[in-house]
Amino acid sequence: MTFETYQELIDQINYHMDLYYNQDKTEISDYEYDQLMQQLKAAEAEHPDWVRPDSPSQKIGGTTKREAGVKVEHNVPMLSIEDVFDFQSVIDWVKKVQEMHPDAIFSVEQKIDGLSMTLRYRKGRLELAETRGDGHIGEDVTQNARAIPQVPDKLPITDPYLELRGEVYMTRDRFEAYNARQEKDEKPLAANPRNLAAGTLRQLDPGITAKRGLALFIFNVQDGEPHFMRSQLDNLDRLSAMGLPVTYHKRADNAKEVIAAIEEIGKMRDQLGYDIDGAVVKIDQIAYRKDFPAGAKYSAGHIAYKYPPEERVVEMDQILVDVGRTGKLTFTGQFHDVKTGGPARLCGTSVSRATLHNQDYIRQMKIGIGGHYKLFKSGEIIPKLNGCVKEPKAVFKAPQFCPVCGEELEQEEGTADIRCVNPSCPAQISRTIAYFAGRSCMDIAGLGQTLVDALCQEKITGSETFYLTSYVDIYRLREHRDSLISRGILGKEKNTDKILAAIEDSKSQRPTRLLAGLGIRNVGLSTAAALMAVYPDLMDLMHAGFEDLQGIPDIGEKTAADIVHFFAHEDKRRMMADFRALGLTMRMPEEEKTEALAGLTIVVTGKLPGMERSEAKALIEKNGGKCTGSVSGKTDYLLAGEAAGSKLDKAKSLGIPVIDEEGLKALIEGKFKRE
Ligand SMILES: NC(=O)c1ccc[n+]([C@@H]2O[C@H](COP(=O)([O-])OP(=O)(O)OC[C@H]3O[C@@H](n4cnc5c(N)ncnc54)[C@H](O)[C@@H]3O)[C@@H](O)[C@H]2O)c1
Ligand SMILES: [Zn+2]
Repeated sequence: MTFETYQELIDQINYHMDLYYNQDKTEISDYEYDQLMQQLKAAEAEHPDWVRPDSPSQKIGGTTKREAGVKVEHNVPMLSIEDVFDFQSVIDWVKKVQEMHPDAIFSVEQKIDGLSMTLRYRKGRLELAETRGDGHIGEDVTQNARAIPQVPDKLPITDPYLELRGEVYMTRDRFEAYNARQEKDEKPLAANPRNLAAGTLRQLDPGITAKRGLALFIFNVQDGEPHFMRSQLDNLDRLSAMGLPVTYHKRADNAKEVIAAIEEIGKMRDQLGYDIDGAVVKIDQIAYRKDFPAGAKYSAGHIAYKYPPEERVVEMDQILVDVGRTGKLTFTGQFHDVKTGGPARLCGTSVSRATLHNQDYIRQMKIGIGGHYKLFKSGEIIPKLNGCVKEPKAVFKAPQFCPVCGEELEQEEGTADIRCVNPSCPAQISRTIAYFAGRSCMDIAGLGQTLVDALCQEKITGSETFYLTSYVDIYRLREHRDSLISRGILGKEKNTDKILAAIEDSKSQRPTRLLAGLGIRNVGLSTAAALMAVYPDLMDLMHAGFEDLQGIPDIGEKTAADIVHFFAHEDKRRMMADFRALGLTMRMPEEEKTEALAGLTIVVTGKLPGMERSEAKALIEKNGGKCTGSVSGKTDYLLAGEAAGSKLDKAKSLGIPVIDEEGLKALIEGKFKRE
């Protein structure tokens, strides 16, 4: 590995650490993350002079957030555990320990996949609950901890001081119930129980913690009277006798028993109501642990065995064919778990479907009814098939005719995609309308795919036409209020009025959203923003020529051609005129030019909550500031949104002030003092 690749690896790991520990999110699976860490450690073992104090191999967890509660310094550091990935490493470690201490025994425990919390008890009373943070400073989450039923306020002891450490987690049932509620409310879903548990413990309102439901397993005594500082197994027994929920554990006297216990815990994995990500092996005799240090980041006398990623074998029951928004055929496999007969349980969720992509994939993977396939979750989020283990009698063949409108399908040249090109195919109409009304475009609350489907299928009372045949019809729905209510298509009177009001409200959305909603190929929100920075009025954009469009920064030849092609149609021009006549905002609001940011150089990074990056850049330039692409000593501010990666790290290391969207606005309005 070169020094450059090493540094890139550090950036990559830091990016995932920040997501995981600070934002309670993940983009890659733990397995993939662990492999990056292994690469890093191997490189550092080979080149010890490369290691910087801020390398991920030296850092514990994340940083503390002020929003999640005041910072507290830990009495005993909350460390990580050194990972091992094969049995031989476990055996070697156990033998090394018993060579020095022949009477050493071990506690083999479930490694619960949640987040660590320390509880301080004084005279048996709960005094403080804290998260791990960076291992030395964490967040005070006492109020939220009290909302966890298994955290006792009072213990049946009078010891002057007892400090416990445990894992806060969410059961799979609670997690699924949460996601079902989110789905119903059309809100974002949580990726896995760990992320949701972490987000829940670290937010401010204990009412939310109580409602979502967290649980706890205690796994260590961190500090206390001498009788608590001798044996791990005794401690767990004693805590259990006090009514505390202690983590599942087994005593093991030698390497063979340690491996047997790890295997036993591994077999329990699917049946548990919660996720585990490994087994922890600890020396039982606490006094011996200091003889087996593992570096500043890791607990002495502990190792963690990581199980290989979860995988199930499923049998294909059905292949569902659907037509997407652009007419593209999509294939979804529906299956059951060969072992249990029900949905496959993977990483804490039930899975019975996975996308089959396209014909090429189906052919390569030998997909067909009755075939058996390995299933895993990529990034613990998206279910994916991973190889055929028993071939079906026949590989699935895509239909020749559109399953919705019956027209002959076309094979798209140069790709494996099949499309329905019938412009009036009902499947495409209802999907394009739902996309237009959806969150990333006009954002009309309550008007989801199901209602749009209904409105596309039902004819207006006393008429020959449907409620919805195009985007424009959305804004004419209010003319049919009475017939909608009497037929209950949008619900009763109250809900109908609510949706009609949301439709009216959407008329004042920024025109970039309207443009992105039209479904012009390659024109999403950020392209729309780039276009409207030059053509602030949609009616002008509609008449722009190919040459003009191609001259706009970020607009390629293909996109320019698609735009011209789209607006060349007479019916598209009529639609735009209708939008204007119905009162939709077609012109970008005037933003005054100022000199508020004159002389300042600002770098924009990450995903901003309220605007596209290109809009932020335009705003900065409009106010006399300068935007550059990379952080350096000349940068005055970093405007950072969500998932800001290496630029944020760099700004922090150079001491450059970091602001958010609000900060930028304050700066423009002169409310923010310049440094
Ligand atoms: N997917 C990602 O992007 C990503 C990013 C960062 C970290 N991670 C994952 O996080 C983990 C590493 O981070 P870490 O340092 O937080 O954990 P770790 O693997 O070092 O393990 C230590 C933690 O295990 C927990 N634990 C659960 N049961 C325990 C028991 N019985 N005894 C002792 N401890 C127990 C404790 O909270 C403790 O903090 C890895 O699993 C890694 O894959 C994933
Ligand atoms: Zn069709």
